[in-house]
Amino acid sequence: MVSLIGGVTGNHWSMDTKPAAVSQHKSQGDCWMVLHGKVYDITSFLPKHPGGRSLLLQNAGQDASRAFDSVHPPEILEEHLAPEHHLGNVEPDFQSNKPEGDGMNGSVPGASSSREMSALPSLSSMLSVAEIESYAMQCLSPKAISYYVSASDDEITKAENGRIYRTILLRPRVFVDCTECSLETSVLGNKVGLPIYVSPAAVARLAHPSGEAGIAAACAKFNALQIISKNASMSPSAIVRAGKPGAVFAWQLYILKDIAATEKTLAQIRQIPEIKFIVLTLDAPFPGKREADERFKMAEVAGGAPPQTWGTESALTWQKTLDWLVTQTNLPIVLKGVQTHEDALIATRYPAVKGIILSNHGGRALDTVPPPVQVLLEIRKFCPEVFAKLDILVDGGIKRGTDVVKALALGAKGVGIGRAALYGLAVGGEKGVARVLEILADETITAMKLLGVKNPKELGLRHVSCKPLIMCAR
Ligand SMILES: Cc1cc2nc3c(=O)[nH]c(=O)nc-3n(C[C@H](O)[C@H](O)[C@H](O)COP(=O)(O)O)c2cc1C
Repeated sequence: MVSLIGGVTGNHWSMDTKPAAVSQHKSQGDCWMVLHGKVYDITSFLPKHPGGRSLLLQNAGQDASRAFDSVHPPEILEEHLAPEHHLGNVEPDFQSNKPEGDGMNGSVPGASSSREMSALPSLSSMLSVAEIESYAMQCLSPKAISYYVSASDDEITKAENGRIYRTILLRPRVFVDCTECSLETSVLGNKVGLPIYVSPAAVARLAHPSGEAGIAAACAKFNALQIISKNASMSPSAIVRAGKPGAVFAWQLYILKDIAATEKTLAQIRQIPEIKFIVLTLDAPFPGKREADERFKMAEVAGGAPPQTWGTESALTWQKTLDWLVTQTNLPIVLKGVQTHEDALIATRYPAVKGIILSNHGGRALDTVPPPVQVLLEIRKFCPEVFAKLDILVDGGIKRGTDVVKALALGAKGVGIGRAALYGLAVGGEKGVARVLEILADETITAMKLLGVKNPKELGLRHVSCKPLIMCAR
């Protein structure tokens, strides 16, 4: 990061006030930063930054646009900084560290570079999600690897999410004409081309400069649903623009302690008709203990990173929160991070809630919780009426078409991929994500044909054998 020494112009200085150089304001008690040609006083925001104040102080007194762009959309400034924090604008030649390109192809600190990507074999020669993951490890930065791959504590839940699919066996039927087989289905009444969707995942631009827009463009090719993260590194409107035509979106919400900021964002979402439902994430009221990520941050911030501020509201409750949310949106609500059959049943009592996502955040929240598939089995056993009332989606550990087929056979309407999409993005931007979706779609259709099933809606309990799981759900 280059230190800035130019002058400042803007509304907040009178003509006879000689502005001090931005680079002089870089302490905890007096902190300025240049972002996209504008100078901000971020002193009061330092203790509120979810990534910790040290990361901001590292970039204090400088043009931090590139570092900022790799993790945040520009709109987030308005969400968190009042107009009076904008001190003025820098002279054009002052922006020594502005972002390159149009954001789709420009370089982003920490993202895979085109040089690293060109050293990889062709995407068409990558045959499985696991193979794409291994190539992603070659081209992602250490920062991105520690953030994307990590899970909480001993990563038991993360491992179990994938392992459980290996314990479920399939039951193919013979003499079924499956010449014609389709993956089309619907999620909350929205027609989609695949029963596979991309789960919300923060800061996709760490994987590739095209970020969430690259994911959107890939999803559009398959008419697949993309759930946009509240912590996306691009604005929801920019992501949605990249998906046209034919793309279906949902938007994931974290309710922040700063409720006014949350309401402001929800108002922006109301202006985007392509967003068909709101996904409220509930499994992370506090951050999980992801040691790989913490270790990286300790190395990045000299002297060790202080504990993070977690901006997410931890005082959410069924009635109060859902009563508030329906005043902010007319869209259907989906609750993400449901981890017990009891909560699945309670969700059916709230008319605005039209779906749930059984998820443990890819093992990134509480460790040693059961995989979503086991919760699906609990629901089948203890409150099967939930299936008739809500669309149930699941995510976590999906790497094969047979995993998709098993989750659908157990009652899921759709199956989300989190890391797999990020790894695809790392190895090939939009084309890499499209390759991940293509592999999973082809594998799913192959599995369905071999099972004797013509479309996702035909899949049912009779297609799986999972006695041991049903025992453990008792
Ligand atoms: C790097 C990363 C960032 C994530 N960010 C979010 C997020 O912002 N909001 C959210 O609801 N879930 C988030 N998740 C969880 C995913 O939506 C999803 O539940 C999980 O990745 C599924 O597991 P999988 O990675 O094994 O497919 C994130 C997951 C990862 C790996």
